Amino acid sequence: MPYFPEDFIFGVATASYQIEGAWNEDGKGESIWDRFAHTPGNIQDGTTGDVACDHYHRFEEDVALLKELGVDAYRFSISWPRIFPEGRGRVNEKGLDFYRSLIGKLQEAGIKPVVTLYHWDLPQKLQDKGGWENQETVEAFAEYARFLFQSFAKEVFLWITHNEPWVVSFVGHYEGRHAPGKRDFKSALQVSRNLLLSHGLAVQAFREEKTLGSIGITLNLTPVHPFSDSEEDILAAKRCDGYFNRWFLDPLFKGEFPEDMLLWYEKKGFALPQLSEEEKSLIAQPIDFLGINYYFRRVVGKGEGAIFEVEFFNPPQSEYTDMGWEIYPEGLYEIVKRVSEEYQPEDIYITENGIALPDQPDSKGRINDQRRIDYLRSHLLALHRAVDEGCPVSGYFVWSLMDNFEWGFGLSKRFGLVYVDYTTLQRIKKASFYWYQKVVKSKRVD
Ligand SMILES: CO[C@H](O)c1c[n+]2c([nH]1)[C@H](O)[C@@H](O)[C@H](O)[C@H]2CO
Repeated sequence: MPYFPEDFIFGVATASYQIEGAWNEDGKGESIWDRFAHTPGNIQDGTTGDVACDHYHRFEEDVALLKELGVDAYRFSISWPRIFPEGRGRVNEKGLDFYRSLIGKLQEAGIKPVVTLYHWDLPQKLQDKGGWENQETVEAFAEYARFLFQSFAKEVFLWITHNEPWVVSFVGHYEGRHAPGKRDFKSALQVSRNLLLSHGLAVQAFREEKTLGSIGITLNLTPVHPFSDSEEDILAAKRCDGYFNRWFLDPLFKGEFPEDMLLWYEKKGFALPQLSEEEKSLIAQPIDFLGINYYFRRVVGKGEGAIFEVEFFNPPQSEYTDMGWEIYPEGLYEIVKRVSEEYQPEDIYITENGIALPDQPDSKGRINDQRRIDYLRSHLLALHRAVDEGCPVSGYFVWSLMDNFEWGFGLSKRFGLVYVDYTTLQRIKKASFYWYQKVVKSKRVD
């Protein structure tokens, strides 16, 4: 039976807009996700995060669930507009009090707080001035980060500057499926550059404030496999690896955007202004860990059209989740090995891994989500292999503690170890909750 190290951190993860609700309560400012979800047609099931899991009012009950689960750490995000309703300037004390109370309850329960500074809910007031395309947002983020480092200087175990800058840049500004819903590749490139600069300024502030804990960033990383061993499919896979993975890994760990991608974008008419030497060292300054969110791999071949000239394939022999994502546990081993060898991060945390299933209570009100147990087990065994081979992985967080608002899919996709009945807001522990409880307690995957 594979045992994880005694000091290995097992946790669960959530995000503010997806669980808190209270979208306009106690002085909170509007976020771009409030605006996006309130705009008809953007959310598949027509729901919003206005109430979500009502965690803002039920956080004590939810911390009790975390304590029962026995996790070592809990990853959550802070809602920027709950702290700075206009993005900068005036502080909303009631918003700050909420997080003070949450962190206090976690400490009482012996659970390490892991804070994501930005999990996509930008203050709408900043978006009204250009959002992440605008240098002002970069500066406002650094002020927001520094304020939080000062406010929680000793209580936080891990600080994550950004959750998935790739999604913020390309899903929010090119694909348009996420807030702010732009479809402009040039904007997406500019946003990716500004997110990296804002990350660098936040790390600088963290060091200057001498904040306790560790600081890093979370990237969504996916192994990319060519559909065939033809030269054009291999090149397509390399382009996709650049687009999905190396576009952020290279600047963060090598101080440069990947040359092949810069050339490809320039050929397609999207020249990105060069980073200055000062900007390169700001972005690539040392961080204490890399967070990796892993869910699936991608299989690609040469395709027509679109900027990348690729076609995606779903191997017919594989199993797929409720999101239509392939279940491919080996991909977690592959990406951890590759990142460890090619980028040598100080430390790695798997900050998200999980599966959406059409969970429903049975006649006795129980939820036997055996497929989620199988998914988590297979991915933990793959991760254990990488740890066993010496990769510097110190923790793993299941996405998610509870079912929540799944962005463009609304409330229709369930990732939780705990089921949420959205009519009563009752929490129901699934079979996977009890399975993971044993893993956390024993540090063993069986
Ligand atoms: C494409 O998978 C991404 O890595 C990814 C998956 N997920 C995420 N990123 C986000 O960080 C979460 O907010 C989502 O709720 C979660 C489940 O969809």
